[in-house]
Order: sequence, then structure tokens, then C-alpha cells
Amino acid sequence: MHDPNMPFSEAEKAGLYRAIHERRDVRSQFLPDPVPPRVLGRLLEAAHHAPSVGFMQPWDFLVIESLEVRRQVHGIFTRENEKGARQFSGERQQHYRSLKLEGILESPLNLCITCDRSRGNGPVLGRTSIVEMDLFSTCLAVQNLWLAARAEGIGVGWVSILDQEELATVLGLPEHVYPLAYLCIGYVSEFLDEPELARKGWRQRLPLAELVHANGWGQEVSDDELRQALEDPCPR
Ligand SMILES: Cc1cc2c(cc1C)N(C[C@H](O)[C@H](O)[C@H](O)COP(=O)(O)O)c1[nH]c(=O)[nH]c(=O)c1N2
Repeated sequence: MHDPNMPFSEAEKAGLYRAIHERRDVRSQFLPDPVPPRVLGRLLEAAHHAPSVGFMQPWDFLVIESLEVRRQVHGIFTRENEKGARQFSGERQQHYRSLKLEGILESPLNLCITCDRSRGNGPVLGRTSIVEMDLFSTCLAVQNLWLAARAEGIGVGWVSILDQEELATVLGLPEHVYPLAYLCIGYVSEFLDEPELARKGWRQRLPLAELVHANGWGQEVSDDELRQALEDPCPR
């Protein structure tokens, strides 16, 4: 075990930022090659090292290899995606319908990360006032896995266009277990250098400088150096 107080080397820092900036939501570029069990083990280990409220660790990981289960989930997606499309009209709806928003059947592996809302059987330190903290904790497990996967050259796509109750039924989840993230996982032909939604003209990244406020909502940051840094946040 190495010394946790040793500063990160420049290469280690660069690796971390690279994973953050080059992580992508993948749905179109999956290859059929299986993810080796040892690699999947590392991804799950990364997820399991996420922070959690009161160290609750509310997550479970459902590794879905069955094509039959995936077909059922894909069926749920198809129905929900139709509702999604109908929220828009005209050209925007056409644009929506042209987007690929899942890789359920093409990716070699699907994974559902769940949140057990009663993990620990009793009060959870830090969750008294805000009960959703277990859900937020589980999101952090998702992000850990997503970043680790990127470092391993593996793509992850989050599919949320799903009816949660139907998904829970297909996966046989108990009442107190919430299907937080349905993920498609696999090696990819390429990682895009920008979000697919940006590439396809659906929506662009917002300027960071407009999202950082000082002291209260809408107040501009007064520190010139920080303002400058926000204008050009990641010289890489
Ligand atoms: C909670 C949540 C839920 C979803 C997503 C993400 C997250 C965080 N995203 C992926 C999303 O579109 C993507 O993250 C952004 O477009 C930014 O792109 P990159 O992730 O940087 O490639 C996503 N993508 C998709 O094609 N179908 C989906 O159902 C969802 N759902």
C-alpha cells in the first residue's frame, strides 16, 4: 500500500483529469468484445469506493448478461422513448428521433446500480434532514465506475429513458431497492472528443464562467485571476 500522503505526480494528475475530460456517454460505438471479469471487478471496486452518507454504501450491482432480460429492458426503453419524442414537436422532434439514446442490446454487458433505501436498518448518520442522500451517494458510485471504465478504455452509457417500476419488476427488485442507474458497458470503436449530444447539435456545453457565482445567486466573481481561470478553465 503506498503512502496516502505522497502528492500525486504530474502524470497521475494528468491521468485523472484525462479520465474526467475524456469520459463519454457511449451508445453508438460499442464493440461486442466481452469485458474480462477481472476488469469488471476493478470497475465495481472503484464504484464501491465512492463516498456515501454515513458510510451507508447503499448500492448493489446487478450484472445483466441475459439477452432475454435485456430485451425486456429494451422494450421498456422503446415505449418510454416514444413518450420522450412526443414532448417535442416539428423539427426538434425529428432531431430527437434521429438520436441514438441507448446501447442495451449492442453492448456486451448491462449493469444496474441500485440504491437500497433501508441499508443499515435504522437511522443513517447525515441523512436525517435530507433523505435523498442515499440516492446522491449511489450517483457517486456510478461516476466512479464511469471514470474507471474510461481509464480502462471501456465505454459506459447511462439509460434513463425507462419506467422505474417496470424496470424494478423485470429485475425482481424488492420494494425498498431503487433502480438508480441502468448502464450499458463495453469496449468501443472510438471515444468522441465531445458529448454526442453536442456533436449532433442537440445542446452545447455552457460557459463555466456563467455558472460560477459569488456569495449569492447571480453575483459576479470579483477575483480577476479566478475569472480569468474560469474563462480558460483547462489548458491541457
Ligand atoms: C443521470 C443521467 C441520465 C442519462 C445520461 C446522463 C446522466 C448523468 N445520459 C448521458 C448524457 O446525455 C451525457 O452525459 C451528456 O450528453 C454529456 O455527454 P458526455 O457524458 O460528456 O459524453 C443519457 N444518454 C442517453 O443517450 N440516454 C439516456 O437515457 C441518458 N440518461
